[in-house]
Amino acid sequence: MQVLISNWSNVQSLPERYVFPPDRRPGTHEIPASNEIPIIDLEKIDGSERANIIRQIITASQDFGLFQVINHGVSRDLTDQTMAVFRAFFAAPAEFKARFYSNDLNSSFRLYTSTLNYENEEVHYWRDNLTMRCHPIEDHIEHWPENPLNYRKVIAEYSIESRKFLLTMLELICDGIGLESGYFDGEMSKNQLVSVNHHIPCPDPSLTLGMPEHCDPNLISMLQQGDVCGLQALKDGQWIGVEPLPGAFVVIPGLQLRVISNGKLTSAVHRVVTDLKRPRTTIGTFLTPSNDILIQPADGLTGSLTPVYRGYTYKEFFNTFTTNNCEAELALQCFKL
Ligand SMILES: O=C(O)CCC(=O)C(=O)O
Ligand SMILES: [Fe+2]
Repeated sequence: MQVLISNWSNVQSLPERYVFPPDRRPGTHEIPASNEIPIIDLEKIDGSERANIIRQIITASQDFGLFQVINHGVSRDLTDQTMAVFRAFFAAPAEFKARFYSNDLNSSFRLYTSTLNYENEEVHYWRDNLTMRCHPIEDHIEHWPENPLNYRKVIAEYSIESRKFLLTMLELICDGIGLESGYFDGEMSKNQLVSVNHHIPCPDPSLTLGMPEHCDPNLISMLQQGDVCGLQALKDGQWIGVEPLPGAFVVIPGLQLRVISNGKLTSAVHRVVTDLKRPRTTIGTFLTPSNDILIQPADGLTGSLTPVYRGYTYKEFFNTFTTNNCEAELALQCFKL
């Protein structure tokens, strides 16, 4: 269990196994948080601004493949409580956390460090992660921790509210790309994961990463960033910092949205850098299709021409994605027509 970085204290220098080769290091060049990333305000979504807001979401999904959302309807009280529960979990004694250590992709609750390939990887990422399945809640909740004492109650509520939020985003996207209402309901968005990253302060952020450069393979992701910078998105070949806006959610259309929209929407390449002084905890929520449903460019897309991807099951996509080292472009290439 000493492998979990959340069990370490007073780390004075970066252990060798976390030092990336020079060409993969983030380096010392400072990347400030940028105000270029679109911010979508949902306050007036049920009124006359709806069409305008949908347009902004589609433009942001085309140009950046990542945006922030404010006035999203999930209460600040709930997002704060959720963050407090996860921080308390990572601060818990090593013996308590040891019960949850697992790298089984199918488990309802698993805690691990770096990646699921920790034993074989050459360099480790500076992060611990807990991933929990949360839909439907009754299938999973008994595998969640009972400590902190309010864990199950708070996280169940957060799972429900974050799912509602993501389904609303999907419905707005659906409308914006010309699909019939409900296209993303049911099997398309059946599975839900909450994935929490925790990074302790890092003695040398220039040499290591909290998460590799990647695209999210799922349908859609949201992220509650907390208040410490670290998330960076690649735009026109440059990394830009995603500012931690108090109370906002970062939304990232996943690779499945790229395929279903026939390439109209994009999914940002992003990575996580570490912080010298402050611990960072972030809460991701992902919706993914069920394993056997057919994913393909949708009929009826606005302005769409010939499909550029063939149909596949999500299971097939996910296998291809992992065998291609989680490299989005390589995986997508296998499905190009
Ligand atoms: O922790 C973050 O800021 C980003 C997390 C992320 O990209 C992911 O979990 O896929
Ligand atoms: Fe991600």
